[in-house]
Amino acid sequence: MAVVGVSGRLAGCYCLRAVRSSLQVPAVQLHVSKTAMGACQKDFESAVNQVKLLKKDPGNEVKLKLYALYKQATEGPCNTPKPGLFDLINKAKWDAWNALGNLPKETARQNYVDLVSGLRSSSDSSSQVKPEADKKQAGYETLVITSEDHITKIMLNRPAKKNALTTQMYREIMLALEAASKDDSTITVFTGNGDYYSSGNDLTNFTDIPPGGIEEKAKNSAILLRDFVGCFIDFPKPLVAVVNGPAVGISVTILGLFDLVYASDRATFHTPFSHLGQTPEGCSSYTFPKIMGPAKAVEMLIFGKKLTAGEACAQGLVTEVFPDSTFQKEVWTRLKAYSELPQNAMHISKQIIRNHEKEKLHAVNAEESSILQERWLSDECMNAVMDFLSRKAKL
Ligand SMILES: CCCCC/C=C/CC(=O)SCCNC(=O)CCNC(=O)[C@H](O)C(C)(C)COP(=O)(O)OP(=O)(O)OC[C@H]1O[C@@H](n2cnc3c(N)ncnc32)[C@H](O)[C@@H]1OP(=O)(O)O
Repeated sequence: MAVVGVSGRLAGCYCLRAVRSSLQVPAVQLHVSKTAMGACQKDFESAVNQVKLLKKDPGNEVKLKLYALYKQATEGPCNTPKPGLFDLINKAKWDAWNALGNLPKETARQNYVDLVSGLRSSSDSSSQVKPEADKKQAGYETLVITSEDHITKIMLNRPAKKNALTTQMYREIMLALEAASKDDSTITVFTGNGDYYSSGNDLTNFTDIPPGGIEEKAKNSAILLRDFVGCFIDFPKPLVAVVNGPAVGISVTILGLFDLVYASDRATFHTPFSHLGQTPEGCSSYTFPKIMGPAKAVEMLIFGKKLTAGEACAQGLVTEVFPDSTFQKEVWTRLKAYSELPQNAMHISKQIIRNHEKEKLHAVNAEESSILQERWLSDECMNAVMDFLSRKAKL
């Protein structure tokens, strides 16, 4: 919200060049004051110094964030009078600070440190031209993440298991989204490695039972599910799915939270929840009826009708379908062009569109997750999972 307020004014003003030069990082007066106390004081001081050494201008939006977090971390909530309407630069800075409300100083310090750390890694990685293999970000075992042409691509990387989503994968995706929200990319893309986009939840997730038994497992899974879907609800940049092949379960439902869905004509869309004794997630109980109308949503979510890419496009779940033979080329050409559009305008537009729905989406997500927690303990669900594991059943 804070960023929307500030950037909206920045984007709307005609003195952008003046704003830009006034917000040069050193001019933001990043001196550590004695009021910035607490556990991460050292990290904070070091982050303040690192900002001065950034090799790349992080852009106005980020500089305003840095300014606001610095002021909040050192002085607390905004305590100066609002600048006049035509004092555009100081007003943008004041707005940024004021928008942080009562954010505690410690949180502001931590957020500042996190923001700088994200800037450093993206600045380091973009400061030299790297060979293709080196563009891959380290630290992920189940995903391949690359950043190029202002696009961060998150590729599910378990092709031998049809990119079924393990617990580790849910966690890595959340981390990847968090990092992508802070990097200098303009759009973020999801895709799958191999012939599948994703076969949905890895059904062997249900076999790893903790000491607290299946109730604890169901509870932990519901929390993980809620947090996972929450990251998509809150993701601030345009999010694009490049659906390279069949998609099943949660990899389909979550598409309702994406901004663009491009599909190969080989892709299919399948949500066999009733077959698995389960119920919809990913906010699909709300987004699907809105996108395709209640009748078509029921066919998918209750009766498990599998859609072709063409059908999914006709029903509004997919933005556009491409022939598989030219899919990658056409889609990436399109996305590269989109990624050159002004970043702030795109992000603010996304926020405006999403903000109308955010509260509702979080409420739906919480409800779906809690219903699933019970479903996972039902005989219907356990039998379906056992059938799959004993290879009696396949979709
Ligand atoms: C934190 C918890 C959140 C929970 C959120 C809930 C989400 C709900 C859902 O997502 S429901 C959807 C669940 N998915 C499925 O039911 C799909 C099950 N898989 C299949 O039916 C088939 O594998 C297939 C149709 C996707 C593909 O069939 P195909 O014959 O082409 O390939 P294989 O079956 O031989 O698959 C290759 C190997 O991959 C393993 N695998 C595929 N999908 C999954 C999966 N979802 N879970 C676990 N394992 C999967 C498959 O077992 C093969 O492994 P193997 O080579 O070792 O035999």
